[in-house]
Amino acid sequence: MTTPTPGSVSGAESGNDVVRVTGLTKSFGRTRVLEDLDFSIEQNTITGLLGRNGAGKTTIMSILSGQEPKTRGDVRVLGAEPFENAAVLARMCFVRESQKYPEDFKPRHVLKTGPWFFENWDAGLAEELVEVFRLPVKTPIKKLSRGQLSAVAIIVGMASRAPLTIFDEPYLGLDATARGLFYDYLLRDFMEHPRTILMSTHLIDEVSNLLEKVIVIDRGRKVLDTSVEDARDAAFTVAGSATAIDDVVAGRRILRTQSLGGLRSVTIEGAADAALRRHAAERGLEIGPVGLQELVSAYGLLDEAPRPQRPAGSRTSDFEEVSR
Ligand SMILES: Nc1ncnc2c1ncn2[C@@H]1O[C@H](COP(=O)(O)OP(=O)(O)OP(=O)(O)O)[C@@H](O)[C@H]1O
Repeated sequence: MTTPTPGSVSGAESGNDVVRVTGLTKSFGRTRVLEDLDFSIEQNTITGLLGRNGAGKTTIMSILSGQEPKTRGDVRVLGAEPFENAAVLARMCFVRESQKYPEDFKPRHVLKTGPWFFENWDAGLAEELVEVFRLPVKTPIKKLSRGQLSAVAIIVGMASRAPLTIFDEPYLGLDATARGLFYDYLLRDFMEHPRTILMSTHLIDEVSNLLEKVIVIDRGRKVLDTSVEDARDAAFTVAGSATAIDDVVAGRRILRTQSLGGLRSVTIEGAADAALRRHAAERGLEIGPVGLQELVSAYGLLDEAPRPQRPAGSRTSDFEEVSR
């Protein structure tokens, strides 16, 4: 997608970074959940924060939004340390479906209080989204369905027009139609009112057209940090006979191997250069691209605990994982 020219958002870090994190480490008691993370997020971009369950995404977002203190490292958000920093927090919006609201609050109360917290609040957009998501604004929040709670969070996140908006898996409980509407509205509104958006998601294929950059976390460590465009060159697949593959990809880092009978498909880190392509063609192998979802999944699977072994002599007719 095209990156809008930086415009209405002010106060970013020098060099156009709205978020800059260096050596971020976080422990809960004796458990280390983030390990020496470095990353930055450029102004007026949409970045995906990806990774498997428990990777550390929510923890990162909580630290960026000042809700959780870091253990070590340097965290700069909109130019300053976010923890207990009212000036920074006033310029960001962190939304998640599990947001707590006062007892007996209804969506209409949330919409009414929006402008108290967000100076760029757009009441017209909020009303439009209420219609789009068919949100019952007079029903107590504690009685809303999970999808309706997500809709409340999405409406707040979008109508806030905050210079930094963080969405933590904003779609939980939303049906496919509602998710599609969310992505469409987000993209349209972002093009009209550029701002910096960070979104964690497991539905990577669904949002890949929206994202410009992805940061992939695995067990608290950064495993990939790339523009979506460059991600196309981050890995490729080679498929064909197992012996030919072993020969052609020797010395390359294999992210993932799948086998079916004598056939094999491997995901290789890096780009397929001309020599490898030639060698693969000579050996009758097929080279293919790796989608973003597949790429993240390949990284997430590294060093995964071994799957249960099949009993000796059993058929291996399914497409199954083998060695890494
Ligand atoms: N308050 C806490 N006390 C102890 N451990 C915690 C706490 N909060 C998070 N953790 C642990 O930190 C790790 C990272 O959790 P986090 O919620 O950041 O992961 P996540 O990537 O957002 O996962 P998911 O995709 O499932 O939402 C997990 O192992 C989790 O159990």
